[in-house]
Amino acid sequence: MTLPWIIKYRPKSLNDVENQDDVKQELKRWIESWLSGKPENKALLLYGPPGTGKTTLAQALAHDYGLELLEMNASDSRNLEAIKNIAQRAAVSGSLFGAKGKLIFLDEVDGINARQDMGAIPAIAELVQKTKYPVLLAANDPWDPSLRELRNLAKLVEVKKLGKYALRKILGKICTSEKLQCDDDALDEIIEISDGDARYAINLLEATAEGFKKVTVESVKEFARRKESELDPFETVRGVFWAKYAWQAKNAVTNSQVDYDLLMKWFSENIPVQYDNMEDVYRAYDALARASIFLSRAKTSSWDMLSYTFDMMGPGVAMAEIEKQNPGWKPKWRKYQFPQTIQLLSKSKSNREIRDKIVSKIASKIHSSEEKTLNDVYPLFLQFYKKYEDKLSKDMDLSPDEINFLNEITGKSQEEEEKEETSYSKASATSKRYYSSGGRRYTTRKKKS
Ligand SMILES: Nc1ncnc2c1ncn2[C@@H]1O[C@H](COP(=O)(O)OP(=O)(O)OP(=O)(O)O)[C@@H](O)[C@H]1O
Repeated sequence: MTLPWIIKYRPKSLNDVENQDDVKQELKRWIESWLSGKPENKALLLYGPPGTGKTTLAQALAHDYGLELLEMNASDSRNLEAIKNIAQRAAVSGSLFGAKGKLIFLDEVDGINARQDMGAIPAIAELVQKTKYPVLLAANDPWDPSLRELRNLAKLVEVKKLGKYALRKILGKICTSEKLQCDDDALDEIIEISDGDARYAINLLEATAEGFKKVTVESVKEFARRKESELDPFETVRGVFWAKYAWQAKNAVTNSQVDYDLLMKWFSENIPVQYDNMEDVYRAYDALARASIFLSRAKTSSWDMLSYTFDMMGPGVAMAEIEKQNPGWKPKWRKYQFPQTIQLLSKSKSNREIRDKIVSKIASKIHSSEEKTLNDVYPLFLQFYKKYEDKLSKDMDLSPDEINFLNEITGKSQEEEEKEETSYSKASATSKRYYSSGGRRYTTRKKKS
C-alpha cells in the first residue's frame, strides 16, 4: 500500500520534528514532571495554525517516552461517549487498559459544537481535573469562547508556523528519498504558497510530482492554479465565453470540476450577461437546451452522451456569438452572477435556517467563523457536494432536511432524484451504489469519464 507522504514522512521522534524547539522542551519537561510523580500541569493545550506539527508532536512524545497514545478527535460528536468514558476511567490510575503509561491526546478541541455536543467540554474539563495520566489538547484557535474553562485548566503552549528553512529541510528530505528531481526555485514556490503549513507543502509536492514527474517552478504554479480554477464556476464560465476557438471552450468545460447541472445554471444565468445581441442569446440558449437534453440522456441511458453535452455547453454556447468570426474580436469583460435559483432558495426563511445549520457544521469542522465560512467556503462546498455527496453527508452528519436542501440548490429536486434513481439502476447497476446509515440514504453518482 502506498502511504500519502504526510503519513510516510511524519517524524517518529521529537528529534526529527523540525523547528518547534521551545515546544519540544516544554513537552519534555512536562512529561518528565509526570514521570517523577509531581506533574507541573495536568494538561497542556497546544495551539497554532494547521499543519504545523501538533499531532506529530503528540505522537513523537509518546514514542520517545514509551507511552501508549490514546488519541481522539474531540470535534467528532461520535467520540463524545468515548471521551466521557475516558474522563471517568482516567481518574483511576492503571485503569486504562493495563499498566503501561498513557498519554491522552484530544485533537481539535476548538471544533466542538458547544450547542450540539452538549457535555463534551464539561467532560474534557472533568478529565483534566481528575486525570491520573497526562492530557494533551490541541486546537487551532484557543480563543474560541467555548474553550474558556479549558483555557483556565490547561497550560497554553503555542506552536508557531513553520519557517522557510524548516519547510525546505522537510521537502528536501522527501525529494531525496523519493529520488525526485526537484528544482530549488520549485521548492521555494511551494514554500511560499504553503505559508508555514507543512501538510499543505507536502501534499502540493506529492501532487505535483505525480502529475508532472519533474518538479519545476512552472509545474508547481500550474498545478496550484489548475486546482483552484477547476473548482471555480466563474472560471469555467469565463473560459467558455472568452474562447475564440471551439477547442478552447470544450477544454474549459471538460476540465471543470463543477457539477454539470450546476454549470448549466451558471450558463443559463450568465448568457444574457455576456451577450448583448439577442440572436447570440437565442443561439446560446438553444445550445444549452440541447446540452440539457444530452445530459438527461447521459444519465438515463448512456454516459457516452456526456461528450455531446460538453460540445453543446462549451463550443455551442461559445460560438453563439457571431462577432467571434471577425479577426479583430476581443472578449468582453463582464461581472458574472451567481445563479438566481440558488439565491432565491437561500432567501426563504426556513431554507436560510437549514443553510445556516450546514454552514455552522462546516465552520466547526474547519475551525473558522460562520460568517467567513458562509462567504468564502460555502460556495465551494456546494461544488464539492454533488461530487462527494455521500461522503460529505456522512462525514458532516447531515440531516435528511439538510441533504434535501443541498440536493435542491445544487440542481436536484427530490422528484428528479427519485426519477433518476429508477433510471440509473435500470441503466447501470455499477454506476451507482446505495447504502444506508442510520435510516439515511446516500448515493454516489457515476463520475465523468
Ligand atoms: N515540525 C515538523 N517537522 C516535520 N514534519 C512536520 C512538522 N510539522 C508537520 N509536519 C508534517 O506535516 C504533516 C501534518 O502535520 P500535523 O498533522 O502534525 O499538523 P497539525 O498541526 O496537527 O495540523 P492540524 O491543526 O490541522 O491538526 C505531518 O504528518 C508531517 O508529515
